[in-house]
Amino acid sequence: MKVTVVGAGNVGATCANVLAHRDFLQEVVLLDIKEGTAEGKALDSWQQAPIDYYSTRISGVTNDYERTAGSDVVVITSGLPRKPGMSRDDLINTNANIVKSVTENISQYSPDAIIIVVSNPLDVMTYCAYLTAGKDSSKVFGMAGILDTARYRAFLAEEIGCSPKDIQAILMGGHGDTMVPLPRYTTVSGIPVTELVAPDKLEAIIQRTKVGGGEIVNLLGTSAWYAPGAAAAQMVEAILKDEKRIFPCCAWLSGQYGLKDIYLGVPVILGKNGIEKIIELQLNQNETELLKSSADHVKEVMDVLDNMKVVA
Ligand SMILES: NC(=O)c1ccc[n+]([C@@H]2O[C@H](COP(=O)([O-])OP(=O)(O)OC[C@H]3O[C@@H](n4cnc5c(N)ncnc54)[C@H](O)[C@@H]3O)[C@@H](O)[C@H]2O)c1
Ligand SMILES: O=C(O)C[C@H](O)C(=O)O
Repeated sequence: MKVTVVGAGNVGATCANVLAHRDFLQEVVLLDIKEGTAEGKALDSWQQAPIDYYSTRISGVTNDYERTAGSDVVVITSGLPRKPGMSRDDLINTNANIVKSVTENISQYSPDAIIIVVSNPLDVMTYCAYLTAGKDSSKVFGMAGILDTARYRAFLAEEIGCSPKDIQAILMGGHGDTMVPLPRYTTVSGIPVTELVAPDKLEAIIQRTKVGGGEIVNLLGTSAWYAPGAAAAQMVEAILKDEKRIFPCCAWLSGQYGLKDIYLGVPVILGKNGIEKIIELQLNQNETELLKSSADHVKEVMDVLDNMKVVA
């Protein structure tokens, strides 16, 4: 099995490195437009193999899409990250053109590949890749929900004083400050989270999760990469091992949750066919309203992309 990661920056290189460590792929190709970057990071990762005991062959190329031919999954991380003071939506002008041209190239050499988009603004860049690739939406989707849910789970584990492994949670909506963490669907080894965390503490954790990306941008001057890279790798693994894992992913909705023609974070089953099912939860009125307002925001940014006419 072969995976290409486009963009050998912070997120892409981390994703490729995590994939190599999982040791279930024959080949990972890292591609970047910047001369030498992908080659250098791939070589460094390959030299880690004898230390960490993996056999996955990881190599890097500068914009040579022929070397990505026949990939089963392609992860798109190419594009600018935001800086302090910016919103993810501010990246649309630059990143739409990058995501479009990358999708055209990977579609030429790996027409059957499943595409996972990571570049921001996530929901709209996934839409951009979908329009460009012209393939079924079950094969083009985005990574954000695993990351956002991981942040929520990490904060909860810290508050409760338990292992993050024991927090199960789901979070929906767009990958922005309107995302919708769902305490009603959050448990700690089967115990409802509301039995372990006081309402004011839970609300503070929800608010911190919504701006979790920005918290890291303010600390680093650029955005996160360890958790995002690992989250994208987890999606690749679920697909190529046909694990049927349930994750929140950015998926194309065609009537689910009363929403259509929009990419939005929802729980899905991931397997060898990509998104094999979108799970429809019975949301209450408040949750439905929050999801609708998140969808309204994503739709506005999708309209910006449509008006830019980047994708004919
Ligand atoms: N979905 C999420 O949850 C999530 C999480 C973290 C970051 N992101 C986004 O992922 C993207 C990458 O973040 P990063 O921190 O890795 O940035 P980075 O600047 O470290 O890396 C981006 C890489 O993309 C490359 N690139 C630019 N144009 C290219 C092209 N046309 N073809 C190939 N490569 C190209 C650059 O040379 C650079 O190496 C950003 O848009 C960021 O906002 C999304
Ligand atoms: O916050 C960002 O801009 C990057 C990413 O979307 C994140 O949530 O870490």
